[in-house]
Amino acid sequence: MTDADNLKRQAAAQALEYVRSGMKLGLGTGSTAKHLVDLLALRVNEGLEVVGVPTSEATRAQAESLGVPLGTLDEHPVLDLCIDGADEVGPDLTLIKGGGGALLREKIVASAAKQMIVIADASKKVEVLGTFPLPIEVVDFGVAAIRRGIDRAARNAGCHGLLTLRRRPDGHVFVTDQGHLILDAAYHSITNPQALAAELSNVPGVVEHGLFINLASRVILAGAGGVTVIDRA
Ligand SMILES: O=C[C@H](O)[C@H](O)[C@H](O)COP(=O)(O)O
Repeated sequence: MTDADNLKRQAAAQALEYVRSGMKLGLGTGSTAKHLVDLLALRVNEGLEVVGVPTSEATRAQAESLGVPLGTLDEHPVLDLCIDGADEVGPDLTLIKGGGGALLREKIVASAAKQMIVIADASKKVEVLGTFPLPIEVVDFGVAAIRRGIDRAARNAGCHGLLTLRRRPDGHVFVTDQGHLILDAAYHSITNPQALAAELSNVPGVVEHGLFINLASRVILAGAGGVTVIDRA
């Protein structure tokens, strides 16, 4: 296991301390959440009783293969806890998510949870969001016009930067689990995430964006010096 992977696993292990039998759990997506599902499966095999609601088909497949009991958000519209990774953690536990393309389901699941815990290695903590390109999920219609709408919205919030249509490593256009496209916005510095979130949500054709505001209540960061738990004020 690489050092980074080891840190991700430490953060995931710490988050499991908050999981109790009987809980309905939102299960995040990505390389850090993958550790969580691995460790959760071990606990399930020891007798922990939970129902997981996955935030992506990838997480569903992993959890199913490991024997973690799963349900849908329609069956369990209120979750006790959601545990997920993040691409950046900014001030007030604002987040950028969606590096793996799962932001839409992740935001729906996190919003349905009474509490969201974010797990990450300490390198994800930033003073200002935006070094990581902001994923914006859009419909597959009129993308050129949607891009112009996003550019206008971003300018209104004091941001500007290149929008890149996300592609898979094989060159094909990346399509999300919900059948949409992703534009990655290189804004570099998002000084007012609230304003940008509000602006982007008003652009016709934008399905969701990767700014998670007032959703994470706790962040668990694992670094060389150990594990730090930060609660939202
Ligand atoms: O769409 C993907 C998710 O938002 C991930 O939770 C995020 O990209 C972090 O992934 P990782 O744990 O692999 O850095």
